[in-house]
Amino acid sequence: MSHPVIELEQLCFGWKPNQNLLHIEAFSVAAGERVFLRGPSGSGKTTLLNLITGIHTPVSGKVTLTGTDITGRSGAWRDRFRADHIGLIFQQFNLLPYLSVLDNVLLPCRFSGVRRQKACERYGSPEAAALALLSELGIDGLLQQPVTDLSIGQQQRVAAARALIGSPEILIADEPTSSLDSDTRSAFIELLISECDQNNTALLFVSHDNQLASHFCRIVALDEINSAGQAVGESQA
Ligand SMILES: Nc1ncnc2c1ncn2[C@@H]1O[C@H](COP(=O)(O)OP(=O)(O)OP(=O)(O)O)[C@@H](O)[C@H]1O
Repeated sequence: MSHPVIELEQLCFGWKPNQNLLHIEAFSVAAGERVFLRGPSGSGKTTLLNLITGIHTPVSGKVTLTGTDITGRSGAWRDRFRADHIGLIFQQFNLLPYLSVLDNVLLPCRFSGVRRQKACERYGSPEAAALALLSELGIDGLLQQPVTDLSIGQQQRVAAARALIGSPEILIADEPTSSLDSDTRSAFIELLISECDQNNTALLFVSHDNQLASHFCRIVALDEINSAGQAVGESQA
């Protein structure tokens, strides 16, 4: 079994005092593993991803990424760590509209020396890495286009290239296929998985769409690992 790149221990989080939304005793994702995380709307999937990436801090418990405990570190430290080790793809892609396709993809290499170095080691330069990724994703003809001129499917592939550049150990995708039709959706997931396999990147993928689950090594229902909801239910019963 590969070493874990995401480890949660006794993780508790709530938006209000004494009301836990999440209580996860233990959860881990191994290097290169592909995990599909599902759960009903409002169950806490995005909140959990934000705890894993250090955007939120837990009330208690521990988050360890690539062997480093990120709990208790400053916001600036967590921002730096995230930029170095995690690729993120959001539901709305979060591309910068005033930048070209190429400049959007290069952003992680501007923020992270680690990502820039890895891109250089593998491809010679960040620009060559961006070009190679965009070519594999089938959109290398659009390099200088403003992202606002792209279709939804093209924007999503730009977001994927941006998340993958500089080979982060962890890729987190939050409902990245919700604006796509079913053919484009499957093609996109296959591309994403192929890119992750080449780099041994762990993929934690959140979706409502159970049809996508067959692409993944492991399917996790949030309710199975989260005991906070059960505790609330028991106390209310
Ligand atoms: N910033 C916030 N302040 C207070 N409550 C919040 C905040 N963000 C989310 N919540 C609440 O936390 C709960 C979980 O929200 P979250 O977005 O994590 O769920 P989700 O499973 O990702 O939902 P969806 O599948 O609809 O995206 C919801 O009840 C939501 O209203």
